[in-house]
Amino acid sequence: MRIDIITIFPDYFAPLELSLIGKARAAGILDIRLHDLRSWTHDRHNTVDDTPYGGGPGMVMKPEPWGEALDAVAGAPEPGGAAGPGAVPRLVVPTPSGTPFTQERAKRLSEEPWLVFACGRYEGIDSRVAADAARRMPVEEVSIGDYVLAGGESATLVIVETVSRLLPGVLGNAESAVQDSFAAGAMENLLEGPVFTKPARWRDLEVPPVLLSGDHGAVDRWRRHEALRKTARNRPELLRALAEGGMAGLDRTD
Ligand SMILES: OB(O)c1ccc2cc[nH]c2c1
Repeated sequence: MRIDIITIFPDYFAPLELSLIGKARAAGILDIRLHDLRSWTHDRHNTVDDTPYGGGPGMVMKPEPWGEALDAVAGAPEPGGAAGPGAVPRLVVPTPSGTPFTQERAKRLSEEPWLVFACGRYEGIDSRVAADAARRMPVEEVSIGDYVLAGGESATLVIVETVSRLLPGVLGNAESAVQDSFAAGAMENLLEGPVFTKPARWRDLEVPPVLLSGDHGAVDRWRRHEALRKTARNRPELLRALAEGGMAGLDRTD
């Protein structure tokens, strides 16, 4: 997968050099490219923002730099690149006014060959930028939650990490993704229950004996029960979705 990130703060993405994503980039599984939006400005101050039409507080990101940046970045991919010949990227625009980012959406995005992220700042990006981009590529406005960050960079880090860990070869144990909270299948609409490792007793706290029993069926049933308890306590509305799904998740042990 190729991922392009357009931002006025490229250094914000230093964490993408680390850990699983850093290893995946080194292995060629991920081709992540950072682009400074100011590279597409032409004035001496590298201006990327201006006052909003209609008045109001703050500044809005100007359309011209974004238009030129997306033309340059999201145009025809180079021959032999990760995106493949003739590929068209999906433009992802993090914004509080977007549609919710979920594990299911992460899975769908992980199946795309090429994603371009537009990281807004200030009061956001001139709305014509997404409208113009939509003439030549799919555009998704994505919200990572009902709160407001100072810009799209943190949201892009969240989305890139969530999507990247689902790519084949990124997680050491592909099974981990299957057991994640919210993962499609047995964990859909369920939160992951408690996890334990050695020692079996720590500060007079014991690991639940079933986990030491070697009875895999009993362990699976215990884990499902604990997932249901955690979900009922922390996210009861998810149980309603589980019930509406015909209780399919309750009797699954896969
Ligand atoms: O909360 B967010 O996901 C978010 C995304 C983009 C911008 C741009 C300016 N503030 C933002 C907030």
